[in-house]
Amino acid sequence: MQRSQRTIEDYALIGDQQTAALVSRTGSVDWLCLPRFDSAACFAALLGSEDHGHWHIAPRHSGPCTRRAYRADTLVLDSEWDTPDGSVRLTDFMPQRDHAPDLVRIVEGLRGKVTVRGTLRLRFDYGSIVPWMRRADGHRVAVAGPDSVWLRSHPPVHTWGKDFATHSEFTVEEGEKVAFVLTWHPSHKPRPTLVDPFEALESSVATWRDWAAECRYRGPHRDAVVRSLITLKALTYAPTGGIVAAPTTSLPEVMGGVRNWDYRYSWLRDSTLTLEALLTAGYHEEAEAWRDWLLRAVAGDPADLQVMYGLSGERRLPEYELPWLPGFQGSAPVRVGNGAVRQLQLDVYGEVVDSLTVARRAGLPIRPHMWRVQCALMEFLRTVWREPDEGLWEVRGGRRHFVHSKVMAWVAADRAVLALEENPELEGDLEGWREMRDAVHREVCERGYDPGQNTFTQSYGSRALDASLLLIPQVGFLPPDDPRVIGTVEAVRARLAPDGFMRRYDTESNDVDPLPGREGTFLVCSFWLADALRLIGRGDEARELFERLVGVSNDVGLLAEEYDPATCRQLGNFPQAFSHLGLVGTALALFEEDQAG
Ligand SMILES: OC[C@H]1O[C@H](O[C@H]2O[C@H](CO)[C@@H](O)[C@H](O)[C@H]2O)[C@H](O)[C@@H](O)[C@@H]1O
Repeated sequence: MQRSQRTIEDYALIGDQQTAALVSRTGSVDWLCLPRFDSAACFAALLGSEDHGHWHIAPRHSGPCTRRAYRADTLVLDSEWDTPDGSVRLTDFMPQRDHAPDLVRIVEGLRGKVTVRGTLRLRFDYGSIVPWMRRADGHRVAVAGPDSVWLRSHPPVHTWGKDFATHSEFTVEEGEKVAFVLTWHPSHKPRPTLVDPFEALESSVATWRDWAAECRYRGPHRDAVVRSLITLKALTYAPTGGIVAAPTTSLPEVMGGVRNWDYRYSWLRDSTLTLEALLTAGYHEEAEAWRDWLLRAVAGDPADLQVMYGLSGERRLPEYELPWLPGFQGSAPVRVGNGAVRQLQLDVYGEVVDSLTVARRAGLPIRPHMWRVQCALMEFLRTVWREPDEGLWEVRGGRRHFVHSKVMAWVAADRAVLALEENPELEGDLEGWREMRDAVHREVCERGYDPGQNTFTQSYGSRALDASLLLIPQVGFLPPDDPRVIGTVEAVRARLAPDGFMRRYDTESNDVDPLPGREGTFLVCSFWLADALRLIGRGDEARELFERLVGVSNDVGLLAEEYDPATCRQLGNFPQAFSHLGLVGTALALFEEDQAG
């Protein structure tokens, strides 16, 4: 397949909950950051060419695989090729990490005798550094600065170096297996401990299946729900509980455009919503780990609360460009870091206080300082909620009074009041928070609602609309049968989802977003539309939309951030937690309600 013809949905995800790789339909690992999600990539062909690093294994002269699938309820990927000489399977996975990250690729003959080729082109630091390769202890070792990567095979396969790449060619007959293991290691340390690839496969399959079996959802589309949950789990950085918004940077929101951002960080917004999705599906351990991550990350002066952090709670995520990478389908610039880290986004306070409330109600163990953190956040929010902010879409066109931000400030006050009412042992400024809650509500209804259009608006005084307004009934700001809610759902749907898929806002006639080019439809917003339709009593339409959205997933059930209905292509970072948590939340709300009668 020509690189220029690649699509985002050509990729499948594998990972070890500390980092992740993207494997193409042609058998090429085109993205891998080592040792963490947010480390520099040693395979960056995703955002450039093979010269930026990749690892290809496939039958000689073959193109895309004939079929591929995850082994049921796992993150182990099987790609199979039928060739004139026979059939072969390639199994890709990253074992649960012990000491060092491993990427395992097992080639298995299924029928006939097939010649398979491998090309390993390591390029450290996002495709810019060609390592030195040498042989040691029967393995190939690549070293450049702090990084070293070891390649070995079982049984040993002859490899040779050419054009700054390591090549191999071998045949497999029915029942024969050849395993390759790539292990990253700090270059100053002695040789890493080596895993047995076949044992690692068995244990990875068993571990994922045990985990998936804990999902309490048994309704329709269970496979899609479980795939989404596995994806959310794979995006969780196990050592700290931090959750990345996506494992990639700079997959474009518009093909060939500049809307390319780095998502390998933990957003409070995306993560709190992930926590709620995991809790709803019965996963308390992950939710607890993230809640504890949150309490560590936000420790300190609430005025310094950030909208996103590094995986261990790091605060500095400076944004810069990688000019040597041409970008996916020429979508430049490629960015690392994220400038939105310095923005004021008021919604985050509501999401955090709400998620702590949900966690408490779900029975997660209470931490002694949890309530103190909430009180501090509330005191700070009381001083800033009247300020304009950048909003949940992190717009770069200046601050305004976004209605969604104010609604979420109301959520923070509402949940804080509820906590005091429900838990007499807690201490807080009940009257003050009640006053704030009522003041925000009054102001939003006066300044954020346009009676002429019978809809809430994107920001105070604007006529523009925004998909985030669909959350108004979901968070309880107004009841679903309020005529203003019904008017808003209808107006937002008519204006921003003419083809059924939701845009976040109008990128063309709206100066809120100064970036050039339109973007695709935003998948989590389309799930919000389904939720809103369900809430206002249009369950059939909600179910129909849900089915369409599930149909947008690629062949292995993965969703990017956005979708272009005109070209039927996924867009943006991939796979994205936001989209998958939307799928889980909507499925559970839609179908569990059905089952309950
Ligand atoms: O559209 C401009 C902004 O796009 C990104 O933000 C989006 O992704 C975040 C992570 O999933 C999500 O929390 C946010 O709501 C989305 O708008 C990007 O990270 C920003 O830097 C950029 O300004």
